[in-house]
Amino acid sequence: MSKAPMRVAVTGAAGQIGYSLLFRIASGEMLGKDQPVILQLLDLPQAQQAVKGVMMELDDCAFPLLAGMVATDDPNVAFKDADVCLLVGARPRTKGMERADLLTANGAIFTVQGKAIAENAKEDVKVLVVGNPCNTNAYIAAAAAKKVGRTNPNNYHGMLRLDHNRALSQLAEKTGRPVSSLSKLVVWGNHSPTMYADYRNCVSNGDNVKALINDHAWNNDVFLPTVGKRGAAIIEARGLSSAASAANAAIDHIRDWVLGSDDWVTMGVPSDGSYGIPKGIVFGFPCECKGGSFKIIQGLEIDAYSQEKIAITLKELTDEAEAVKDML
Ligand SMILES: NC(=O)C1=CN([C@@H]2O[C@H](COP(=O)(O)OP(=O)(O)OC[C@H]3O[C@@H](n4cnc5c(N)ncnc54)[C@H](O)[C@@H]3O)[C@@H](O)[C@H]2O)C=CC1
Ligand SMILES: O=C([O-])CC(=O)C(=O)O
Repeated sequence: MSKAPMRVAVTGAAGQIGYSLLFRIASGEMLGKDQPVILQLLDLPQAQQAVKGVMMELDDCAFPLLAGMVATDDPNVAFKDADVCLLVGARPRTKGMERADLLTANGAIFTVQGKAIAENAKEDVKVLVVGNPCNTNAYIAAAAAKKVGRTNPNNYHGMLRLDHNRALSQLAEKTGRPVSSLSKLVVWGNHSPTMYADYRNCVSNGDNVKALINDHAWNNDVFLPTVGKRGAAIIEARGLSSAASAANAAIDHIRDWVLGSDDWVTMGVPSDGSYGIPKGIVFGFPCECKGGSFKIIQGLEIDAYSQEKIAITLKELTDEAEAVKDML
């Protein structure tokens, strides 16, 4: 007998990330090749016509796993009984803007949507915020959800997986090892240039990657800036912010959370106080996923250099939390 469909709400469905994301969800790449899905698509009233066009294309793919679609501009409808919510809809950054500039412009969206999710979605809903600044938007949504009290605020995540994947690619290129051989990478902190991609524990076929590279100057002056500023480099090159790679990262994050992962994965999750990060701050941590839940990996040694890097990205996040405190 086939499985009951899972309901996946996607906001910003008419946008460029939406266009890369929806077809892959409908083809089973996110929740499994035996898992039917119902797509619940939210966008602004002026984008409804474009959402209809995307739905026509989804129809034209005749995906066997696509069990239904809903288009709406009402968050209460979009999040009704949702198992998974992908909060993509927000204003993207354009040339010359830092992600922090989006804080107030986009923050307001997430108080409304966090509340609507908590009131309408399944109690064990899994929420991933992609719209920037995604850590603090997830923090705002989790705070709004906490007030309602039905859903688990720890299930409101920010997307650090794109940074994780970017770092993996850079390490594969530097070491000449395939991406598939690399494991135990983590990106700590904020999805911003302050993030700290940490390969001290990373291994490739039994070899420690830090020892293989053995180049502190490359780490500090090339690797970290390349990964941290990759979003801006894509905007510079494409004239638009990253979309297909962002959609791919969202699929990776949810797939691993729902179906489990053999390797460490970086997830932006509300801190439980681990590694001295204040409770509630949505921070990139090394996580493992099993049976539909995630756990922060404990006990990693933090050396002085890492401590300094983590403090910088934490400061940015606590400043963002301070800047939005009136929205909570
Ligand atoms: N966390 C990450 O790694 C990444 C995050 N992003 C962020 O993702 C977001 C979306 O990017 P794109 O798809 O390129 O933007 P886009 O401008 O192509 O699409 C955004 C869509 O969101 C819709 N929207 C705006 N406000 C909304 C609301 N209140 N409710 C529902 N829909 C709403 C717009 O009508 C539009 O259709 C941006 O904030 C961008 O900065 C982009 C890349 C990576
Ligand atoms: O840089 C941006 O504005 C889009 C983004 O988050 C990324 O590509 O990492």
